[in-house]
Amino acid sequence: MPSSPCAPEEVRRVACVGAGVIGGGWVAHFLARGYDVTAWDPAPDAEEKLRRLVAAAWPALEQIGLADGASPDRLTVTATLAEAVADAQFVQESAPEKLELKRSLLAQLDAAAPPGVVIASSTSGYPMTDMQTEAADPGRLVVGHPFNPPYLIPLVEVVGGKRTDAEAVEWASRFYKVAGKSVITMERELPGFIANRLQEALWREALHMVANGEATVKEIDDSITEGPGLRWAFMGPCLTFALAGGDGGMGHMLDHFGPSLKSPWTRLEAPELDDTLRAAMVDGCDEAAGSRTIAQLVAERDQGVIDVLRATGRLPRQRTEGTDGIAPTPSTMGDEK
Ligand SMILES: NC(=O)C1=CN([C@@H]2O[C@H](COP(=O)(O)OP(=O)(O)OC[C@H]3O[C@@H](n4cnc5c(N)ncnc54)[C@H](O)[C@@H]3O)[C@@H](O)[C@H]2O)C=CC1
Ligand SMILES: C[N+](C)(C)CC(=O)CC(=O)[O-]
Repeated sequence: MPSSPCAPEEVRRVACVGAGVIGGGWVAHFLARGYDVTAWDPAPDAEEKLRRLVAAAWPALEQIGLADGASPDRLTVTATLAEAVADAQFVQESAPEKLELKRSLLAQLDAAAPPGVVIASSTSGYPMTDMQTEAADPGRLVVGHPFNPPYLIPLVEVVGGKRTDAEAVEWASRFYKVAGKSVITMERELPGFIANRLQEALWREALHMVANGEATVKEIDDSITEGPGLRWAFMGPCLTFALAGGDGGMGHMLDHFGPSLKSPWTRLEAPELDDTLRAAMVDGCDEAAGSRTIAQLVAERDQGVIDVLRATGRLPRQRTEGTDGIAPTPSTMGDEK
């Protein structure tokens, strides 16, 4: 891969190819962060739908704060794929999740985009190794997996394939951070990446329960929104469970509840909870907690739950002094541009 024509901080023009739910969400995100955006999608009504999506997203984006000069007017919808990427400094592909389509589209994008420009796929789970097979320069192809909607959910999972250059992965990770995203850069490919692998486990169980008449869709949704979902918005499943061990943290939690992993709660196979896994979990939680004590984490979790309850309208919202407006939600998104 020739080196990228510009540094991540210098990018001004982004191309989004495929402009449905996710491509359109990316367009809204990049526009709100002050980029010029070109978009291409083969559907005959794509432009109208895309502009509608951006208009619908804009009030939320105004609420969380627009970059200087950000405007929906900086979107150009092109008639061809080649025009969309001709002057792009970064390309985000968000076409349907079909392996053959991704392979051929990524090869077309590689042929049309300026040399060295990094091209990212929004794929929900295909390893880049399987998608980069037809491209002349596979070194610049990375996965940049977003979450719906990409203009509000900060996370992007970045990972290369076997033939991706490490420099492209690094460049993309830096670019997404500059563009206001929260990035996990994975060192190795994993089907479903990290978050979808976790979501899939939950999803599979939900489907098992519905299929067997064991729980309704509402019960499943309520079980998350009224339960663990409130904690997960600000504290991940590992640290949350460390608190289930009281002062003993993750170590006690595993000793106490570890055996129930073997009981038939799930249809998935449980991992062998050996000493190595135990130590990795305890160490990982200690590292995530940093200098915070269990008591401090408990206080942080509780405050977080209250804030989420406020944010989701289940508690009255706080009013800012001197206005009758709602206090703006602080953005978790980076501000490095
Ligand atoms: N929907 C979701 O929640 C998420 C989806 N993704 C990924 O994003 C990608 C897009 O998914 P969605 O936006 O949900 O699908 P979608 O069906 O909403 O949009 C796909 C768009 O691609 C267009 N398209 C069809 N053929 C094309 C081609 N050859 N070249 C370019 N565009 C083409 C379609 O006209 C459509 O507008 C997939 O890879 C999916 O796995 C990633 C994260 C979340
Ligand atoms: C449903 N999905 C697998 C396409 C979801 C994702 O990939 C990420 C998300 O938005 O949760």
